[in-house]
Amino acid sequence: MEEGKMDENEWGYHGEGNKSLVVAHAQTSEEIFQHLQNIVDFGKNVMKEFLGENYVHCGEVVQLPLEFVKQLCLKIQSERPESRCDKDLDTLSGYAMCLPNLTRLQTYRFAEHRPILCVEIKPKCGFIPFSSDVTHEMKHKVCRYCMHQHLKVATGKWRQISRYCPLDLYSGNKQRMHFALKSLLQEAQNNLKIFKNGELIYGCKDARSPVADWSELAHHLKPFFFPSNGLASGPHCTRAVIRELVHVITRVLLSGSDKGRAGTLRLGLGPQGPRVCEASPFSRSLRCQGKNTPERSGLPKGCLLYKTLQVQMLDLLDIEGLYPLYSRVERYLEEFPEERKTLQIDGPYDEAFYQKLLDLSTEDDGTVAFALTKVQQYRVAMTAKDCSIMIALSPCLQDASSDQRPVVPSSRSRFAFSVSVLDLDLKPYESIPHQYKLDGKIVNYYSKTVCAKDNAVMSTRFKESEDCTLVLHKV
Ligand SMILES: O=P(O)(O)O[C@@H]1[C@@H](OP(=O)(O)O)[C@H](OP(=O)(O)O)[C@H](O)[C@H](OP(=O)(O)O)[C@H]1OP(=O)(O)O
Ligand SMILES: Nc1ncnc2c1ncn2[C@@H]1O[C@H](COP(=O)(O)OP(=O)(O)OP(=O)(O)O)[C@@H](O)[C@H]1O
Repeated sequence: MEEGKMDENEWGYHGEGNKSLVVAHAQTSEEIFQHLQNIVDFGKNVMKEFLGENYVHCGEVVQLPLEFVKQLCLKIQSERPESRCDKDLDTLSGYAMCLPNLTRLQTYRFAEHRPILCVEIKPKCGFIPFSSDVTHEMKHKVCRYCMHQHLKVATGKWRQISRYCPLDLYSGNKQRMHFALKSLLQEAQNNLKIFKNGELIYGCKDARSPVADWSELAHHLKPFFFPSNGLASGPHCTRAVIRELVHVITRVLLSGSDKGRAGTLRLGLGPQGPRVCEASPFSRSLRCQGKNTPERSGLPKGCLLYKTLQVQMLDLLDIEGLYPLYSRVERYLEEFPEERKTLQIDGPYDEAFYQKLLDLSTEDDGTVAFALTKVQQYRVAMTAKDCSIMIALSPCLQDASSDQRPVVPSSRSRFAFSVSVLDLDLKPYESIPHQYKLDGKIVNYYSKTVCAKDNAVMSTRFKESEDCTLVLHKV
């Protein structure tokens, strides 16, 4: 063990069993500062470049009085979800990240006094792997999110399978996007949250959370979408309000407000792989009706979804093709551990790091350099597959024409809006073996249970569901 770690003050009790007592080494304040600074640098030098200046808010590292941090942690402890409470908060280093409150409008420098609605979406991976290294045929047909749903329900993470499919949201096809957003509203899981004036009014903590209540949500949203009319409450009103919300969010997601060229996407990866996921209820329904699959993605190039998808596609080889390259880097590091720094595994995430990410070649020349580039691209892609989009909406007056801010209309009102990305810390190098194992688990579980069951049902009778329209012809 490194001598630098032999300071008892940096060690703490971790747990114990019958025979062993476990102590763990805590990170030093300096290491924590560096870790946080790396997150800021990654946002600035990589994600801003890929996604655009307007969408990315990197924040800054700040130092706080230890007593303040301690008291704050105590104060908020009871509000934390039970499933997260095993994670200790860092109350010792005094370092934290300071970010703007992204539930507020980001296009306005002054405090906003108007009511604000914010919809947070964690869209997850929007494409089906196109890599020839994929060995499981199922991965070419069904997207990872839809497959993973079944494992999540089986392990009790969530109560029921969501009808949301990321490929529908990323399709650029309005009908499919509406379906995806409605599905998210029906089964939010950790993919959708709604805030009103910064306070969470809709979302799901865990599998035990109460079932979503659309009429309560509509009650909150009605003043935003129908400000001056006395739309009666009831199911009709609920449907009208939800429809307005879904339409406005779709419009915002398709808008490309990032006009300033600072922060230009330099990837230009063309659409690859299947455009629909066979498990999506939307495409199943189309298939049942004998209709063709919808047109290929119509996402405008300036919009955040398009840019996010491009960054996700930096995962060119899929985890199956990437894992052997990771092992190559690992073997090299075992032999030359001091090289970890030169290879920039833990940063710095600077301009040089960014430039290397632009090499999209998949020709393996057997070098560590090639393997490293693919590993770093994979980490960036995984980050984009797990980030969230915050859409802030604030009603604005009909005649606010002098206002430079982007505005989205709904049937009975107009909103100033801003779009931001959240959770952009680079996924750790160490998570790659976990990703590899998890991938196998997800596909095997889906193939063995769901797919086998589906085939059995389909072979004995036509499967009829509410998504499926059977058109019977006269004979
Ligand atoms: O692997 P996934 O797709 O389940 O994603 C994890 C997320 O689960 P989800 O599928 O969104 O419910 C997971 O979300 P939750 O903590 O379950 O809400 C995390 O975002 C996790 O990231 P990290 O390991 O904390 O950096 C995510 O892990 P990464 O794979 O992105 O590292
Ligand atoms: N700057 C912000 N403004 C408003 N809300 C925020 C901000 N940062 C985080 N949040 C809220 O806190 C939640 C958790 O934040 P974040 O996703 O960054 O944490 P994480 O630990 O990285 O999560 P994950 O489990 O997805 O990896 C977000 O989903 C969002 O609702």
